[in-house]
Amino acid sequence: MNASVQARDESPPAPTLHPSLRIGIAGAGAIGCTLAATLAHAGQAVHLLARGANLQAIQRNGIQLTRAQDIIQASVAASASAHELGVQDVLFLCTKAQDLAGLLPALAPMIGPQTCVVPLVNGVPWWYFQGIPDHFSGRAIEAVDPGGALLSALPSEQILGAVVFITAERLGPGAVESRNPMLLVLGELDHTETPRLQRIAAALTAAGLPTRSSPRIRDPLWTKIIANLASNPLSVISGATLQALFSDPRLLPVVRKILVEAMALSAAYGARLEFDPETFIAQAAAMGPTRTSMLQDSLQGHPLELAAIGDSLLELARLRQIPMPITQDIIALTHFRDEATRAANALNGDKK
Ligand SMILES: NC(=O)C1=CN([C@@H]2O[C@H](COP(=O)(O)OP(=O)(O)OC[C@H]3O[C@@H](n4cnc5c(N)ncnc54)[C@H](OP(=O)(O)O)[C@@H]3O)[C@@H](O)[C@H]2O)C=CC1
Ligand SMILES: CC(C)(CO)C(=O)C(=O)O
Repeated sequence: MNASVQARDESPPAPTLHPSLRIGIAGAGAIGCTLAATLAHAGQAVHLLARGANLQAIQRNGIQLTRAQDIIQASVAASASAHELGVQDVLFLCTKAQDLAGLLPALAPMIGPQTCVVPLVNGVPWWYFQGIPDHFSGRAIEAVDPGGALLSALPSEQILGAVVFITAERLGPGAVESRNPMLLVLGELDHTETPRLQRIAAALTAAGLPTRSSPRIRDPLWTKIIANLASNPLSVISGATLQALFSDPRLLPVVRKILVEAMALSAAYGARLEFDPETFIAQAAAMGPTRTSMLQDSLQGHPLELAAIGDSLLELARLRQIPMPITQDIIALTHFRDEATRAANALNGDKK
């Protein structure tokens, strides 16, 4: 379906991309809707798996995406039925990490033998030890994939690694906001350059979603993991925005200590980081009063991605015997804060 554009959208439509590429998106939250609206606005057919009131709003009015420069309204084919949406060439997984195990089996009708599955999910991915020679090759990461259920659900050759440099927030059913510049980095799990990688990166870039291919996807992945680890859990404990986390004299020293520990961990896993902590801190502070996705979840009483952006890193640290004392304390405090928030919410719910 084509995108319709509201009066406030003054940007020229992006060039139409590979019309033959069937793109599916599973999960119609902040990232899923931002992606769907951006691609649909460029004329790309998008097949979106959504549910509940959100699905009804999207079917009725499409998706409203507020960007820095304009607001676009895009129609997309949306359904709660993976059968109805059918087999896709590329399927983006856009849920929280802890929802993947519940979601993946239900997506079987959208995944054929040639479908390329691209998880747009923060944290240590369940596929981390697949595709490369490593002491821990083939191993499941218990924190994000208990019992290796995700590893068994999908051949790792069908997965394309991804790192999401996008900020997005849900405004309501069918409405999202994404004001910062977007970047997606994609890469094969075995670090090879493949035609499918080039084709998908080119297609997304043509649709106004700048996408790079990486010959070593774990390098940008570590950059993002370090950014998340330094900001997300502490944002929940403190309630701070990115600007405050990376500039307030009471928070920034803690952030710096987490950065040092996380960089040591990434080095133990052979990451070649293009990561200068001071530049990173300045850039993060410049992102302004943006709430991390984990703080958004906490404020809304939703489960936190602490397994993917906390426990999994402590698991990797244990495997290579890397000490992370400050990180361990911050993760423990965040778990405590999360449990306390949930208990208070439950009590308030009971009182109403
Ligand atoms: N938001 C951001 O700024 C950024 C987010 N990320 C990462 O991207 C990933 C997605 O985050 P985000 O978009 O913010 O998350 P959201 O919570 O906004 O969206 C997740 C969506 O998945 C849906 N969902 C979950 N399980 C199912 C299911 N079984 N069937 C159908 N739909 C399902 C949810 O539905 P429902 O609404 O009904 O619960 C929700 O719409 C996360 O890993 C996050 O950390 C990365 C960079 C930035
Ligand atoms: C914006 C950023 C980088 C903060 O860590 C993020 O990925 C998130 O909010 O989850």
